[in-house]
Amino acid sequence: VRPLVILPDTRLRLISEPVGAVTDEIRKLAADMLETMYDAPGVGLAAIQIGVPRRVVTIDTSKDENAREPRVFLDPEIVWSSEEKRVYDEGCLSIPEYYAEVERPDRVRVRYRDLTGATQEIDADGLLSTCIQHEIDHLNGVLFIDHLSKLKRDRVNKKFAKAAKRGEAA
Ligand SMILES: O=C(O)C[C@@H](Cc1ccccc1)[C@H](O)SCc1ccccc1
Ligand SMILES: [Zn+2]
Repeated sequence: VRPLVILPDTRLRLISEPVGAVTDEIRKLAADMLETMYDAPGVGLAAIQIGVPRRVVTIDTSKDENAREPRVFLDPEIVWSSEEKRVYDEGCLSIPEYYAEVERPDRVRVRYRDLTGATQEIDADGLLSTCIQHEIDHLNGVLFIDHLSKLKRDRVNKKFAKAAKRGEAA
């Protein structure tokens, strides 16, 4: 399990680098991310959240502990998103214990490569759609609080900056 990068750490604002070839290093990174994600627990994780600025995302929206469905997305990109929007009460493992409603396209089509190097394309809706959009934001240095009003975002940034100065959990 790797330590999580927490706001106001500026690494969260980096643009992560494309993965390119699938190497043992990338497979090890994906394994570390899944282990960290399950331990958190979370339904999604972007590599930057464990301090690695590479375009790798792991997701598992299965509810059942015993029927895990780990997914690994390398260099994911949204190739289509629906006009219809959906509001979801989002959280973020890098912004602990803060939740807010975020509106995003209801459905998206995502192109990515899997760990075998094969290019895949999936249509996502529901929690998977919200989560993959949240994770791809992370790869571009965007946090869910960037979709909120400036007033709300300033409050969150102040809260976490203060907690970081006091050197304690938010
Ligand atoms: O920080 C992350 O990227 C993990 C996120 C993924 C996520 C965000 C918003 C909506 C869905 C997923 C979460 O902290 S994982 C915790 C969680 C679990 C179930 C539903 C929402 C959030
Ligand atoms: Zn997040």
